[in-house]
Order: sequence, then C-alpha cells, then structure tokens
Amino acid sequence: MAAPLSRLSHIAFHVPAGTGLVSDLVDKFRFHLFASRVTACARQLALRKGAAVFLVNERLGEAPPAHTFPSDPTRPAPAQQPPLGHGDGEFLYDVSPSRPVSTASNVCFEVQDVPSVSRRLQERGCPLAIPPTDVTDDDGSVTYCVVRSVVGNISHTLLDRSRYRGAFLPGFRTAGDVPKGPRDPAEATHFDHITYACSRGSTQAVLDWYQHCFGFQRFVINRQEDAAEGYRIRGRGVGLRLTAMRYGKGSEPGLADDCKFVLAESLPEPGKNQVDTFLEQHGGAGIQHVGLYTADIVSTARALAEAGVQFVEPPRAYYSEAGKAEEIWEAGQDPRLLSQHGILLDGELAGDREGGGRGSSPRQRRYLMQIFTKPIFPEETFFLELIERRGAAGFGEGNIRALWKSVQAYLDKE
Ligand SMILES: O=C(O)C(=O)Cc1ccc(O)cc1
Repeated sequence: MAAPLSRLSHIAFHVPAGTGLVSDLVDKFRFHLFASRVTACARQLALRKGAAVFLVNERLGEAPPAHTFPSDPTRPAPAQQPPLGHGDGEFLYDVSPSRPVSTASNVCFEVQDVPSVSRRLQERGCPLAIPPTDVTDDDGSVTYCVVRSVVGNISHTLLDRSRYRGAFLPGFRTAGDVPKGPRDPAEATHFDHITYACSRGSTQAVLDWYQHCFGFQRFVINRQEDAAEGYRIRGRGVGLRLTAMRYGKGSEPGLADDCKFVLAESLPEPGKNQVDTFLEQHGGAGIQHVGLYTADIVSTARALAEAGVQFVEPPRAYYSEAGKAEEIWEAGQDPRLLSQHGILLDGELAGDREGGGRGSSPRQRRYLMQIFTKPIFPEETFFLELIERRGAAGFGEGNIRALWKSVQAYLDKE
C-alpha cells in the first residue's frame, strides 16, 4: 500500500539571507510571522495566513563543519536533535536544496505514523533523505522523515505532530502576534494548488511516482483533456501541457484539504516560454507557483496591490473579447471591477470535468477567478496566484491562455 498522507502542513522556501522574502510575505502578502528558529548559520521563520503556512529557510553564512550541529542561541537545545550525518544539519525538518537560487522546494505533509510511512516508502523504492527522526522540546515531540521527490529539487517532509502542543514544531520559538479577532474576508485562507514546472516528457513518470509512493489520484482539469496526454493548450502563442493530481479524496472545491498538484510542461512552440524560462533560471524542475485561495478575490487583490504586490497584467484585449463582458456579468461579477484589478474569469459548464456533454447541459454559473503576481525572486521563477472558486474545481482554457500570455508579456518585456 502507498504511504497515506493526512494533510498538507506547509510549503518551505530556501533563500539566501537578505532576499526580503519574509518582509514581502509580511508587509505585502499580509502573512503573520508566528514561529522562528535562529542558529549561527540558519534562520527558519514560519508564517501563516489562515491554513496556508510558509516556512522560510534562510542561509545566514557558511555551513558548519559536518561534525557539528549548530546550537540555537535563542532557546535551550532540543532534548533530541536529528542524528548527525542526516541532511546537512543546517535546517531542521528539511534538506538543503542544492540550487544557489531562491526556491520553494519542500511540500510538507502530516502523516499518522512516520516509521510505518517510511517503511512503505522504502519498500516502494523511495530512498529517504532523512530517516525517521524525533525532535523534542518543552511542548512535546515530533517525528519526521524527508523523502526526495522525482521532480527537480523538490522534497517532502512527512511529520507526525500529534504529540506536540507548541505553536509550530519543536526547536521553534513562538514569534510575532497572530491576530485572534474575526478573520478579514479579504484574506487568503489556504493553498488551492501547487504547480510544478516539469521538464518536457517527464509528466507520466511524475504521475506514476506520486501514485506509487503516496497514492495520489489523477485529477481531471477539464473534460477536453486526454487521459494519456493531459490537457494540451497550444497555438496563438501558447504551448502548455497540464496534468493534475490530488492526494486527498477531494471535497467541495475551495476547501483546505483539496490542494491539487498541477504538472506544467511546455510544448514545442516557437520562441521562449515561461516553463522553459523557469527550468533555465531555476536550474531544473521545481515549484513554479502556489495558488492561494480567497473567498473574495477582488478585495484581496486590491488590499495586496495597495500593500505593494505587483500582479502581471492581462492581455490588453481580454475584457473586450467577444462575449467576455457578458460572461462576467452573467456570473454576477462586474467586468469593470475585474479589469481594474486585472482579474480573469472563466466559466465551467456542467459536465466540463465529469465528461458530460458540452453544450448539451444548461449553462451553470460555475466559474473561477484568478490573478498571478510577478515573480517574487530576482530570477524569473516562482510566483504566487490568488484564486477564487465559485463551484468550478478545475481550470478553464480561457484563463490558462490569458494567464500564460500575461506572464509571457511580462517576461518578454524584461
Ligand atoms: O492556472 C493555473 O493556476 C495553472 O496552474 C495553469 C498554469 C500553469 C503554468 C503556467 O505557466 C500558466 C498556467
């Protein structure tokens, strides 16, 4: 049996010190810093927005010699530290990605029984980068292991925090103030999807690996997609092959336990494209973007733009395309407001994903709205997305084309 995952815990970045990622997440994206761990050579900061948690791992200087484990000047040493020789000792709960560039490289899941999950992974031929390891502090203990994915520099930390009462993980101090009052409706609430930029021709092997190791299921993005080839969108400046998978049973679109994994591959088309640009500047495959779910994308986009977040601009003709304004009005949205913020809207017809007859079903007002930020690191690699789903669980061709072109126009200008 594949190794069962309970829920997504957090996504970890690895960045050199001084990239400004933490201050951008706090000041611009309105995340709250809630836990930190500082050693002589690494700073690990956990930031939260609803159920969406990012862990930012910053390298502060040279790594320590392999035989030492860094002491934490900010709190007493945990009772049990990871054994030496596993990982590189710099970052707790993770391995350092080999890339020098800033990267989002670890998707961490909670599991119930780390030793049994590790055994199953090893039986399935997935070597562990860090074997089951206990870490303890005054608030309890956590067991974790780390497995490297078949995709680029991505790894997965699997942890059991059922015996832990602290704010985040053993070894971290509580930091900052997470607001306790009623949630601001303009806040994003959780991760909707994580998109991997994959090298050409690798999708099937990636699907097979995640299915074999973790029991991921294929998720149909759109009924126009082909079972073997995925959803291919090409022509008119776009060359993209998308395939998606999910780890949970899948619930109502928009719920926190329904995070999907989207695999993006470029198709041979003239000119440079954003997936290949990612692969080149990142030094290989990896996490290209993370979709943050919000129940009110207009307010969230407005608040983030006011705080300094830069979004890519939709193609100039997007809102004046035949039928677009009508489609937006029909969905109950105002095209002037969406265009003011650069938000895209795509409808999903009943049966678009389930295989029902397109055109034969009455039009349902199921739709989604999306907007991409500009890349957030100096390299043209990782970016964030805001997404609001109104009943639509997949991704529509209209939005994908427009999003692709928005990013492309931005990259071509740079
Ligand atoms: O729409 C989304 O959020 C996707 O994940 C699809 C997608 C993937 C990669 C791109 O470069 C552009 C669009």
